[in-house]
Amino acid sequence: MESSSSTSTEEKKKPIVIITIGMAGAGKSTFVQRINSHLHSLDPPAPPYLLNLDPAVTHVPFEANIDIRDTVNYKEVMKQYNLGPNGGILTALNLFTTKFDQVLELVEKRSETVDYVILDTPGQIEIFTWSASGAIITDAVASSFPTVVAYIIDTPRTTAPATFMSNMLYACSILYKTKLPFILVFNKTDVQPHDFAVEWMQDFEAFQMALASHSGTTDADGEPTYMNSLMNSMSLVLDEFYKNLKAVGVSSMTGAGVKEFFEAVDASRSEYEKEYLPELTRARAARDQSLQAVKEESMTRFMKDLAIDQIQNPNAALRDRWRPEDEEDDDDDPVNIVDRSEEPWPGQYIDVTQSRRGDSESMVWPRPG
Ligand SMILES: Nc1nc2c(ncn2[C@@H]2O[C@H](COP(=O)(O)OP(=O)(O)OP(=O)(O)O)[C@@H](O)[C@H]2O)c(=O)[nH]1
Repeated sequence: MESSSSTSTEEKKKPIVIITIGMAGAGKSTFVQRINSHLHSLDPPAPPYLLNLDPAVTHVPFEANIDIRDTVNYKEVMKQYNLGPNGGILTALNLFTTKFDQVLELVEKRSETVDYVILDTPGQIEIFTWSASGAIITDAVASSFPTVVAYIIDTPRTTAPATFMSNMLYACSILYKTKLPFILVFNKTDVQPHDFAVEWMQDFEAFQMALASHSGTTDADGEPTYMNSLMNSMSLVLDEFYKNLKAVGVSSMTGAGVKEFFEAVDASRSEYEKEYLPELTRARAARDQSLQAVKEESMTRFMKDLAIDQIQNPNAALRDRWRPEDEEDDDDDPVNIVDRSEEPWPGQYIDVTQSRRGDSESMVWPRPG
């Protein structure tokens, strides 16, 4: 693995961003802490840059450089917007995302000294994977840095073929949504080794046999149930999906498999450069082109309307002059995202943080409209 000091003479590679995603309780935070301590234990140590994006977590087992909880108090958000817990978490993430450019700037500032940037996402997986803010954050980091998704799976709870299939379908949907290099991390292998999963992924007949022998897959007449038939067909579809994936078994408890995980991460860098980046460049060029076409069309229409207007109403047209002094300064109030590891610390909090820390002042975030 490459450390920051080994590249002093050549140009330093950009850090690689690891986005950890997984069902509640799969072990995301414990995993992040495990890979964090692995990087600290290297010789020389290569401490990563850590971001906690879960506003509702009560305890984070690692010292995050940027913590969403310093910027948004999700309980206050629930009160102010009259929301339940999930709505509160989602809105907190949305508010934080409006300032994500500041987060990227802080990460950019560290890109000379760190090799890995790690994002821990909210416990409720869909809040990140199926929200606009999750997509914005993912796109923003992936367009600035090599990025890989680490999908954490609770291995002991995935041994039933139906649960395994559901988990794989979910992973598949995230892969096709983000199109980023993707690593399946079978966590908790100290409790349940992940060999069964590897076998099912490599040999769909083995999966079908497991499915057939699992209780509840045949009806009273011994015929396969609807669920069984559905999963049988799905396993054929997923076969293609497995080819695009790397899978590693890890125990965040003991540290087993962490080295293999980083090998998979490092291999993902070239995948990102060869596949994701050209696609991103192509999509950007296409978008710029269509935006330019729309702009040109609007401008032509506007100029035509203006010409007609000037002919119909020459006196008003003479008075209609732009005066820069009438322009209002509509810059948003800055919200300073805090990097906990930067000096001086503490003391750079924004108001919302002060209210989180027990101040009775209420937090006022802009509302739409
Ligand atoms: N035995 C074992 N337990 C683990 C492992 N990784 C995590 N756990 C346990 O699994 C539970 C959930 O771990 P978390 O790290 O809180 O999981 P999470 O995915 O961050 O959970 P959310 O906060 O809901 O997002 C905790 O009790 C951990 O101690 C592991 O590798 N082996």
